[in-house]
Amino acid sequence: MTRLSEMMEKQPRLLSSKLFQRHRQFEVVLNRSDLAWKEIEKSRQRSSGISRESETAHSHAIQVCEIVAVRKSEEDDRDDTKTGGQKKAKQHYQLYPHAFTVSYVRRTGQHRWRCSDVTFHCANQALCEEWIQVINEQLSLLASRPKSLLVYINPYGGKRRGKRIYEQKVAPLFRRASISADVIVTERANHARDHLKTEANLDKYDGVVCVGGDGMFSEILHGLVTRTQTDHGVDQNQPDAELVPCSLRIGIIPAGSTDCICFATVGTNDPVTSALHIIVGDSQPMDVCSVHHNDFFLRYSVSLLGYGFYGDVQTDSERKRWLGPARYDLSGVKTFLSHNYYEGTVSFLPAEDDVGNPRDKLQCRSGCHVCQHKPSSKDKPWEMSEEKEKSDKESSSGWSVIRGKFIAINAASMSCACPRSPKGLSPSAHLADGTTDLILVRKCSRFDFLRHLLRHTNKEDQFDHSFVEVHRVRTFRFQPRHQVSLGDLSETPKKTGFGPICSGQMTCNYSKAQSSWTCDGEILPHTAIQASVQCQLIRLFARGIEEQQQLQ
Ligand SMILES: CCCCCCCCCCCCC/C=C/[C@@H](O)[C@H](COP(=O)(O)O)NC(=O)CCCCC
Ligand SMILES: Nc1ncnc2c1ncn2[C@@H]1O[C@H](COP(=O)(O)OP(=O)(O)O)[C@@H](O)[C@H]1O
Ligand SMILES: [Ca+2]
Repeated sequence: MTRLSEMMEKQPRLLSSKLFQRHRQFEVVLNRSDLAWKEIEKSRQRSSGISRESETAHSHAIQVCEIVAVRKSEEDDRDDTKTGGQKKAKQHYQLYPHAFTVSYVRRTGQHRWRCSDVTFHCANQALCEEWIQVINEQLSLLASRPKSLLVYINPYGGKRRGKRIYEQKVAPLFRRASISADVIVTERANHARDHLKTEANLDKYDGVVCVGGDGMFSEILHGLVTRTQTDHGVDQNQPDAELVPCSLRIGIIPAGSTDCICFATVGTNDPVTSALHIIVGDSQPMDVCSVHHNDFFLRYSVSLLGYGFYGDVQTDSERKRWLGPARYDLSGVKTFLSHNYYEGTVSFLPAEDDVGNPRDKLQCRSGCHVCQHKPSSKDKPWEMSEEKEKSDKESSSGWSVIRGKFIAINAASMSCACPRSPKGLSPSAHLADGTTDLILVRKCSRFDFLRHLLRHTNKEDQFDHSFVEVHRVRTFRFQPRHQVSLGDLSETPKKTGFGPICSGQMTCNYSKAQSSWTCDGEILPHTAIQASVQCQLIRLFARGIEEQQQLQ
């Protein structure tokens, strides 16, 4: 085939026809980017006695990249069957019996997407078939769309509705879009992670989908990242190893308790919306924070790495799993009343000014310009050798060191927005800038901490307190003041100086020597950690939160 004919082959064919929706006639045009239809109204100009066609304001357009599928219309797609078969419509369908239906993405507000249908009729079967063929040709040129997916469902996540959500809301959409899916319903914790790590034949798929919460996403993340590093001979135990980005994208169908990763990348926790983002082949790069204890790899985090308050909430809530998502409310109140603080040293390497700062009010949105620039390994001055880092860190190397008593230490690699906290723990954090926002909440009164927590749920600035500081960093370390063995963790109470609120054996009025780190909802086995952000290590089937959209 010559180059010219090859190019001609790839050029999408364009179409323009007069087609009908019920008894209304439309000029329907398919160009390279849009499918548009505009009503043509027959208006009789009485003065001249001639009939002429004029265009009215009834016009619509959808982007080709947001078309889900096109099909020959079935009886069900016809308006006369839906409306009880009005006589006029029936007659009309006898005149124009051939029809095709286009399914497309419609925005319904609050970042939700729905799949809508529009059906066009014509008298000519060949024309109808040509429309279907040409639209399908255009869809087949959209190379980022997945054709084959590997789906893992956690049947016990959230309110235990994962399987039903997938079968009733997601699978029909995948079928409509001609996406094939191999589905695995997990039988134990870490089933999905282990399957991805060693068994799954990943060459067969264009992406991996998890149906569940942040914990389930974390399994997929660990399975895919570990598999990729193993395949490329990269040792994850080396804290400064340059990790290889994963080639497969990950889709999240929210069916968990918090679903923060879905909410912060899509703007809503809605299975249909997420399925449509997968179908249209969206791609959102994401930072991944790798966490080590000495030279031992612990876990990866994409959302919240939290010590103190959120670590304690997570530890306590695990014992109440049977309560479902409500476990977090109960454990949140209990942990708040305990009012523990923890001593330790935080050292961090601040990010450069060009990635903004956590208080700049520049929220990460779809097409975010801060996240467009992915630093290459040449311009990464923060990546020093381990030895040099250690020797330099308290001198003039740029490392900052803070010792103190903290109620919470939170590293948010993205905003961590979720329904409980609609703007998140760090509202201006970015999904793919290679940094994490390190939030230090120092020992303060219960009342002050409550004021800070309440600001996670409203529009006020949660960093505008004397006891809170926030830094945008690329890497940080934490060393607890008291190194205790895991068996001692609930011992050694220490006076905090605040009055008792509860009685009995609870830890109120005292602080334990150490808390635990929660890492995207999983508890880490060590408290002394170092964490480094790996810029854009993975990609999701998402596009970031869209700016307020025009509704259709
Ligand atoms: C007095 C009112 C206080 C209200 C504070 C509410 C603040 C909530 C912020 C939540 C940030 C969540 C960050 C994401 C964490 C998830 O990874 C984790 C696990 O999710 P999942 O696997 O889906 O269960 N969820 C949590 O840690 C929940 C924290 C809730 C704390 C109340
Ligand atoms: N079949 C299973 N049985 C028990 N636990 C599972 C199973 N599949 C996954 N898990 C684990 O369940 C935990 C919670 O899952 P997740 O989907 O995040 O729900 P939630 O948001 O309610 O915490 C995760 O740690 C995951 O590893
Ligand atoms: Ca980030």
